[in-house]
Amino acid sequence: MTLSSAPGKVYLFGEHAVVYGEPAVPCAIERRARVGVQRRDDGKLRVRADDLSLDGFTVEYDGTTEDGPDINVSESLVSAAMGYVDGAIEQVRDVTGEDEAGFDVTIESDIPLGAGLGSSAAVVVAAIDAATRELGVTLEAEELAERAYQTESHVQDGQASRADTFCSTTGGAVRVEGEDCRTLEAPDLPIVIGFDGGAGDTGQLVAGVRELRSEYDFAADTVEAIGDIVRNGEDALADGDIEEIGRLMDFNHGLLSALGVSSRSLETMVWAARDAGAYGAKLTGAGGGGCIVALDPTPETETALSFTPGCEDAFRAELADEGVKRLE
Ligand SMILES: Nc1ncnc2c1ncn2[C@@H]1O[C@H](COP(=O)(O)OP(=O)(O)OP(=O)(O)O)[C@@H](O)[C@H]1O
Ligand SMILES: C[C@@](O)(CCO)CC(=O)[O-]
Ligand SMILES: [Mg+2]
Repeated sequence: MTLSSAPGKVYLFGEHAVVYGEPAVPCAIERRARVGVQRRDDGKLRVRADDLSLDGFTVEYDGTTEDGPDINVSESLVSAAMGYVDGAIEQVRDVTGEDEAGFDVTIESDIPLGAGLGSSAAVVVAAIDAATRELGVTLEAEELAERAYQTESHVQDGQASRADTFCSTTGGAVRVEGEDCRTLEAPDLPIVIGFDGGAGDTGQLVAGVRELRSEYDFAADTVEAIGDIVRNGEDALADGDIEEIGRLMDFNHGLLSALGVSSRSLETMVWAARDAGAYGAKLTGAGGGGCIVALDPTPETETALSFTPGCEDAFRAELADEGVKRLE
């Protein structure tokens, strides 16, 4: 068995706009997906993902046939899980040249699904890394990130950025603009996360912004304005100016809200954090529901969020310096 883990992330600035070539700054956090992979001789792919439903489920199918998995759990659950894992294994077969390789894949994750903390990227990065190593191939970070990006892009109908997958591969704070991906020096940030227990559909939310952007010039301008916020945010990060970082996060949230990717519970949590004295607060990731990220070195924001109706969980997150980890 070969085991790899990869971290989730929060966006300080720039989600959605990054899909259209603006820069973005995500930061990896110490919440991980762990993927264990064992080669199978029969060419089949068997996936066990306990976090996908209360009871967990197992799918087994012959990846070489058109029939897909033969099991009786809801189809949306299966297609959601299989889209990423299947895509990751396709990349593994392609990069190793082992077209017929089969695997038992086991996924465990501390990252809530579809909540803006990059669970999909973490699962894909860890899966590609573990499965290639299981076949005796260790990918360089650059190749791993690129293969993971190809997988996400495929599932998101070609509308994805390299931000989540690069960040999950390398860890730390990163800056992504189109194909240009680099690591940033970042101060130690007092990150607090609020989670409403819900999720948003990344593909659908990205498609919504795309439509607005083509319908209204001012929506296209809004996307560009997010890019300006990110460029200012990079200076604030370099200066370690946390007040300015917070102010820019607030502004970024307002523009994401204008683009229609916020929700009532995300707004409620953002305002609870601001009222509690956070430097700034915004939704993170695709939105629609899920998580907000706030900056507050005091316990006030976490406490306020834990008493906020609609907030199911509030917790602090440490920056993850390490991206993919090769565990076994
Ligand atoms: N523990 C897991 N086991 C299996 N599949 C998972 C797991 N976690 C995430 N996934 C896959 O990732 C999908 C969620 O990805 P999606 O991009 O919608 O949200 P996210 O990555 O959590 O948030 P965002 O992209 O906004 O940061 C799930 O539907 C599932 O297919
Ligand atoms: C919404 C988005 O910008 C981030 C999702 O975590 C989509 C992407 O970058 O692929
Ligand atoms: Mg995702």
